Amino acid sequence: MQLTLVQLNKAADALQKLLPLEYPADSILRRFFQQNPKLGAHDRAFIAEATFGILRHRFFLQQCTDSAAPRLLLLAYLVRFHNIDVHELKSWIRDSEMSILQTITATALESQPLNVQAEFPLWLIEKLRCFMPDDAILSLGQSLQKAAPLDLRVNTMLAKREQVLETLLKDGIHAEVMHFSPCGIRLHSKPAINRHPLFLTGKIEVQDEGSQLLGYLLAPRRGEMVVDFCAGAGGKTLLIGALMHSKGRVYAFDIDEKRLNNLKPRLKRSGLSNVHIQRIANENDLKTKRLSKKIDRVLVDAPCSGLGTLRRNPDLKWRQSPQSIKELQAKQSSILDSAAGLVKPGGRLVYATCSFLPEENQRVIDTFQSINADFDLLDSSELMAEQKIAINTGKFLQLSPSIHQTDGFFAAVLQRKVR
Ligand SMILES: C[S@@+](CC[C@H](N)C(=O)[O-])C[C@H]1O[C@@H](n2cnc3c(N)ncnc32)[C@H](O)[C@@H]1O
Repeated sequence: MQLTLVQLNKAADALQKLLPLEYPADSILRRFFQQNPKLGAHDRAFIAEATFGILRHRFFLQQCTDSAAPRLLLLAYLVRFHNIDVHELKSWIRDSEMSILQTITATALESQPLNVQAEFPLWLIEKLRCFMPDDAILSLGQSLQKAAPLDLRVNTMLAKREQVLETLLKDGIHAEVMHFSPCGIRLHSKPAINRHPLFLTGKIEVQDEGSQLLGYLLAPRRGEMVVDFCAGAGGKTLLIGALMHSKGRVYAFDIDEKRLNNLKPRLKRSGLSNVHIQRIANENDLKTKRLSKKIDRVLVDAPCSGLGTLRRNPDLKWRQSPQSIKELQAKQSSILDSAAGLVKPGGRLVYATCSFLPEENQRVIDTFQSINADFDLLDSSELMAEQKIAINTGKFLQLSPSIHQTDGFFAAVLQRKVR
């Protein structure tokens, strides 16, 4: 499709608003579209693709243009990553811009320093170098520069995966069953799936494959009492409820009313009747204490840096810092401690993040184990094998977009001892 001057100017405006990155990029973009209601679907798609593409390649673009100016970054992105011929832009750009753009296609990525090639800030490279060789950092960084695929979870309460796949294919939506998740389907394109009848009738939900696997690690059974301690908008709550065949009870806790409200319409569509939504003030809320040692399975999908989701949220690189990671770690430990108090003897506790940093993962588990002798660490790979999912990442589940083509989830499984 031919690029228009309106698209170019509007994308530069959007980028100007976005780049201070004081707020999440997707919410700034949503606001920009609300303020520019005359933009058509193609214009919006172009602006979203270009602005997120720039965030994915920002270090490289800044290095090559020696500039942080939104317009120049946009032009450089279009020429280098969007297959736009520099001559196509000729009548809209200045001579000085033209000469910069002419060099950009010739710049070899391999000649750049590691942080530019991997598209990671220096503080993150420093942290990763403590436990990863440079080639692994590079392949992780490069896998996170790609846009994530559109992953679906089939609501097995309402439909079978084969039927859903057949319907999608019949409707011309190219899709395949997932490699690991038994209820997952991966699409090869990004149709407006939230308008599809399968979505509107609750038969499918959008959910990354890695996120789906956490439900299988928790492995809740029919009739059990389960707590999803940080339920948010309920991506995992709904899977948990379906795995329990809507029998027993799932408590969906969160401190964020808005997120829990977003769970409500999804819950309605899902056909589940075993989910109980409860806003809590904080992890020590007395409402949680009445469930002390009564719960069979507890999931802590902890608030985290989200660095494992950079494919979807590339802005997080600039919205996180060594200081925020430190603060998150303290919060994660505190939530895990409180959530553990709900687990009954023999019960299971799954701690998860979508981060690949040991500070948010193994360190939190080490601290927990050093003060909770009452829990054993189970082997995630064995538990996955019990679910007939062949994924072996050792004791901890550690998913990586470069290896598993999922978001970068981490999970540890603990079990309270039976005395
Ligand atoms: C990673 S998100 C959860 C995503 C959700 N489980 C899903 O699958 O869609 C982390 C959640 O933790 C919540 N949270 C933050 N602090 C909390 C606390 N002290 N107790 C419970 N939830 C908390 C946040 O509001 C956020 O919704």
